[in-house]
Amino acid sequence: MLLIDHLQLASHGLRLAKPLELRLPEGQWLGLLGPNGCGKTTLLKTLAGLLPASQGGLWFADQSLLTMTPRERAHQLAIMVQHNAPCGGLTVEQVVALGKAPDRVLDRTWLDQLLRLCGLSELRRAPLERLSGGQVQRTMLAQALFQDTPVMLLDEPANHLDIFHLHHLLSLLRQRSLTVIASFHDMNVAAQYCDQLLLLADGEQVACGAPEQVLTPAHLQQAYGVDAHVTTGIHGRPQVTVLGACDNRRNWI
Ligand SMILES: Nc1ncnc2c1ncn2[C@@H]1O[C@H](COP(=O)(O)OP(=O)(O)OP(=O)(O)O)[C@@H](O)[C@H]1O
Repeated sequence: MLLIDHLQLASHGLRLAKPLELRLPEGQWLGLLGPNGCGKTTLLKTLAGLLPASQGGLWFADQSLLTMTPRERAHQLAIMVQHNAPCGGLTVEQVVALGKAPDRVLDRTWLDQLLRLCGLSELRRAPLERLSGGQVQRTMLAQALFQDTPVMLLDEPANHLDIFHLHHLLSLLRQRSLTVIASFHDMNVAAQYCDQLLLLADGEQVACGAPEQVLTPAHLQQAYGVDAHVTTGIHGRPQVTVLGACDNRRNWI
């Protein structure tokens, strides 16, 4: 069980109206949804211990992740953040290998396997600076997977990916029985892959629970200021069609 225990954000002036409390059974996925700037990345970085929390904790299999040393935490939890830093000429395989915890031996077989699974074998000696957005995204995902942890935090894993790589990589992650918290902008992708969704807006939890409980027209209007039609897709998950942006529904319009 992964337990987010009365967690309150402390960075970037963000504060949740109510501290976050949530239980995610091992192997399940939680999708974070919400408009730009609502705090999805800040929450993920807080859960990863990269930003401070003002209160609360994160527990996995009865261990407190936020109070363990960074080295201990690196065995339990990996985070993939949006990549925007130059890599000083490092190649794809060197960047992926950086995911190895410092006290573990480099596993070349696992590295080769991951490069193949992420469609990066032919690019392994290419400098990261020469890759497309989607190729960089696959490299960063492979780096997080290389850490080989039971918990993964993914900031917009779907970014830049074409539909083949998107579904191939998300299915690959699902097959590995990982416990995942990931942010998404595409609600339909989130609904397809996640067991639970948390919808944030204006410092509030608009809704949290199973995708069909969260993705309702009323919640989407409140959070995003859009008119939406929700049906059940062929996979049995909610399917959202956004009809358009509403007037006057958000305070910045
Ligand atoms: N390094 C930073 N310094 C100061 N403020 C920041 C920083 N990073 C983010 N913020 C602010 O914190 C708020 C939440 O940002 P965050 O990146 O967590 O949102 P998000 O939900 O991930 O947004 P998006 O959907 O656009 O990626 C925003 O108002 C943003 O301006």
